[in-house]
Amino acid sequence: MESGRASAGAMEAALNRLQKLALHLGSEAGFESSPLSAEPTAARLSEKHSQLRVEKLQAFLAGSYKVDKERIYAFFQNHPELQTPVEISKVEHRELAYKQMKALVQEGGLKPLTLLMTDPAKYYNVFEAIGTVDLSLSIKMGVQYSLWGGSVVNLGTQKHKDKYAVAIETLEAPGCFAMTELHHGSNVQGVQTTATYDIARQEFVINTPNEGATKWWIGNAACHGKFATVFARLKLPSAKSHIDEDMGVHAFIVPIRSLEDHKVLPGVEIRDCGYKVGLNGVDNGALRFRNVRIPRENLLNRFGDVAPDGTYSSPLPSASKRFAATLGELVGGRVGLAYGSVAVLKAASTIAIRYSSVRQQFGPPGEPEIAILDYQSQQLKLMPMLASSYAFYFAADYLVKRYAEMKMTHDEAIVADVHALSAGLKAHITAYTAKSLSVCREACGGHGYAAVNRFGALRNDHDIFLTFEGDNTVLLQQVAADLLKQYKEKFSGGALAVTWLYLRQQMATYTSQTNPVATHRGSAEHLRDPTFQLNAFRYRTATLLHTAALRLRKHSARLGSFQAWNRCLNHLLTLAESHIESVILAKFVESYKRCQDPEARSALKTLCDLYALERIWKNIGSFRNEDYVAPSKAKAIQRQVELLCYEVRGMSGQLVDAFGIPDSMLRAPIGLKTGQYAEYSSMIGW
Ligand SMILES: Cc1cc2nc3c(=O)[nH]c(=O)nc-3n(C[C@H](O)[C@H](O)[C@H](O)COP(=O)(O)OP(=O)(O)OC[C@H]3O[C@@H](n4cnc5c(N)ncnc54)[C@H](O)[C@@H]3O)c2cc1C
Repeated sequence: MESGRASAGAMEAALNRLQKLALHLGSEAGFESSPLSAEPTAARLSEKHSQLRVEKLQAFLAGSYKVDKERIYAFFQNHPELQTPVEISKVEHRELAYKQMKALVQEGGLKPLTLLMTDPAKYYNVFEAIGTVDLSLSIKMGVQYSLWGGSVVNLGTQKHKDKYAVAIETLEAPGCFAMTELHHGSNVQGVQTTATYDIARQEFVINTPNEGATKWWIGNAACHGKFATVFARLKLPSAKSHIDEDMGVHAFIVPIRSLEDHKVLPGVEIRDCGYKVGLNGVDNGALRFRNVRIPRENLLNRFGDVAPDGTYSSPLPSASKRFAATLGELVGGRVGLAYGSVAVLKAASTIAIRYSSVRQQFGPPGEPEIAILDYQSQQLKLMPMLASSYAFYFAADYLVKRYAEMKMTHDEAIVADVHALSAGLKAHITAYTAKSLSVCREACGGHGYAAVNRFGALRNDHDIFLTFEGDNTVLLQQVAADLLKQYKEKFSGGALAVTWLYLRQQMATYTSQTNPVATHRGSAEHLRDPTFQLNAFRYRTATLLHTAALRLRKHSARLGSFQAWNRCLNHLLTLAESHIESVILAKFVESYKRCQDPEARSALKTLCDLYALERIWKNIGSFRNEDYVAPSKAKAIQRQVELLCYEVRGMSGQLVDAFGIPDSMLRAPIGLKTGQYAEYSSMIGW
């Protein structure tokens, strides 16, 4: 009894405190009672963005690359024979992709390799436009220019540029990037192909020592490639032993087909990797080498060289540093995939949103049917996706600019930043886009399933973005490892990479952030304040980082570092995602603040609020577990997400128009600006 009375008293006191807190919060937000009672009316919301002008927003998004993209669109509009049809065989698709690439370069005057070397931001924008034509085309071109071309210019030295750059640009020298093997994909250091130096003839001898060392999935290999950058273990004769010394993985230029008659060269065997789930315009092949001799000059020798007498030299002190530098130079492909994935997301959300605002099903009794986009469920599927498209676009744009800066300066801190940022953004964006493609298909009902409406092809073609240029799960671990390294080494006052700076401040204050007033505040003003949003994202990351470090230390003592890492893997992946979301939000906030046009800025701010609050809502469990958000605040966040979806729905037409994808490129009849049903019917001959 006694204890019952005591707990009743405690309950009453707690209720009193809560009442006081509610009054405080209400008056702070200017409300009489609950924060939710200030719900804006439908009329107020639709009025709010009525002045939004598509061209202003589009100009802000496209920046200085609008003209470059429009040139690509115009080229394909003028060449309808080069558009990829809906139904096409593997053989025809491969030939068409090659023809499209040749036409762009030889007729359209595009110079992708020059752009990659001199103006990477423009290169990625041009490739975004090319991806809207056909993802097979952009990947085929990515293999030729980012991978084959990029490996030659970034891992080679001037003599390689002089010899190959022009031929790569003009497609006289189509080539491959042969890193992956049958037995080794993510673990590049495990590749088995060998390049043994023969001092007498000053040549490297390339061999596939076993079946598992077969180069696999190599783009451009099955049909069109004449050269390959082959990643192989460099073997040098040893003075001390009769066994060659293994100097680790290096890159070599290996001719695979004759320049004259395109026949496969002696010692090289090529097979077709066959029909794939998507991207069938790209000719992926498998390669084996039997005593293929190449001149000493064919070693791409920027980070390690072999003198005629077999002496090894390198500007870098260790094999691990050389390996890191080599892979570091290859991040360009990853940057391109992050950027290209945003483009796919923009196209898919454009189709789904346009169709959803035209499609009508059901309505109030006796009244006209309503657009499916007016259903709250449809808004909750598509509006956060639209907000994410914008969020990712600004983050990927930042990444591209950082990458360009890295290429200009070769600054070590920027190199490290771009490496982790590209890994994180590539993994996060491609995973989100892959899921969204299925959501879009479903949101468009049965008509979303018609191949002509493109979700199927986009989904199949994009799916592998999760795996190539680094498997997403592996990449996120690199982000987590980098965060932990910075946590360990530099929190005591050393310099942090600029993208990481927020963490030091957050780590210092994160334990003091759960004060009872802040955790209960639920007014729209507070929830839509970027300071609250950024603090919440960063608090989560800082907490995850701190606890990951503690757990790793605890488990390492008993299990060793490899097993301890595995024990904490899920935690580490969540940490990496959380950090990347913090970076994305910060870039979104910076971007809308930069926008000069007031209506466009206000629309972007609304999208950013939706992006932030929806992500907090999706992770509400972790905020509740830490008592960062009280139950009443969690409810207010959920309600705010619904309201923001409603608000964004009102301007969603303008928001997708601002992506500036012409109907002739989007092609899906249900995603056209006007006349969707008529165009759709005409596709089946009516
Ligand atoms: C269409 C296509 C085109 C390609 N083009 C090229 C090309 O032109 N040149 C080229 O060299 N390669 C190319 N690749 C190969 C591609 O880069 C590899 O597929 C990729 O690196 C992943 O390697 P993997 O397939 O061996 O997967 P694996 O490394 O075997 O991964 C399989 C699974 O294991 C998991 N896993 C692996 N390691 C870990 C770990 N440490 N922790 C947790 N989970 C882990 C992964 O998350 C994944 O789910 C291409 C592949 C495809 C399908």
